[in-house]
Amino acid sequence: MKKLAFLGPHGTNSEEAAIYMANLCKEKMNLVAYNTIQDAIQAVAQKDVDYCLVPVENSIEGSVRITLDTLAHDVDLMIESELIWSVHNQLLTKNPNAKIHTIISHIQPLAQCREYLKSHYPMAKTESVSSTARAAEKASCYGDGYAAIATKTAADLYNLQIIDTDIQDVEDNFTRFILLTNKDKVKKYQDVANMMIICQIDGRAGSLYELLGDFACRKVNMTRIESRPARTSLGEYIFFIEIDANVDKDILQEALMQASKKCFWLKNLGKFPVYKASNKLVNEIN
Ligand SMILES: O=C(O)C(=O)C[C@]1(C(=O)O)C=C[C@@H](O)C=C1
Repeated sequence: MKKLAFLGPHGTNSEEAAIYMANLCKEKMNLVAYNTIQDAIQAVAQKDVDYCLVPVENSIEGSVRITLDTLAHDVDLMIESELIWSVHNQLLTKNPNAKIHTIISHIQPLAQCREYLKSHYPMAKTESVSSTARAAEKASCYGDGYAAIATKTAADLYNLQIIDTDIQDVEDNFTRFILLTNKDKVKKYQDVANMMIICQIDGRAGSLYELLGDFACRKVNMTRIESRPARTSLGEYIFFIEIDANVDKDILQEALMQASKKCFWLKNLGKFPVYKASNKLVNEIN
């Protein structure tokens, strides 16, 4: 049976999304929990597992930097598909009658609920841990006065009560998850919606403009660009570029070839379909 890694322990958003993804793949998969996102990605690179499903971007808080940095610097993996997952943050505690003084969660949900926490628990301390389920586990173990922002599943698993639901600052809260695998295993799809590349260019005036021009002049739509430190020197950056891959494949290939000539290096993470958790291809929905 194939193995799919996710950020654990049991009860994370990642696990719920991984269960959904395993069903989408119509394959029986063994889901394996890892302590960090980095460990889950490395498990694929080291071929301990076949896939991992990791968060890459949230609609409120933006990039999951550890995913981007690991993809750029530490591994050479491909994206097989993407899943857009609706995230519902619940406030959980062991004893609803005790005054809450500490709220524990993963940094992403703590940020997704910043305004709520400021207005409802202005005096409470926040503590960030490796995942929402880990936060629930801790809140359960510490008891009175501790709360966790986590999933409904985590409330059941760690014996906590839900004292408030959907506490994120914006009701619609989506996280994009990507399914990563090794180059020799990646499936090729006909219907692709997205493509991701990572590259480094020189710091000359106009070099980014010229690179983007290779896509613009062919009417290839760039949907996202993000820079992160190149880790070579202060002020040197790498770029994560996402492209609407639903275009003529020869035009896309030509744009990529021309763009790659302008880069020190360019990593192509592939073209892939994007699913919404309603189980439909995004290009079919729109
Ligand atoms: O802690 C979890 O439950 C996770 O699955 C991680 C994670 C993240 O890293 O963004 C995943 C989705 C949500 O945005 C919140 C947290």
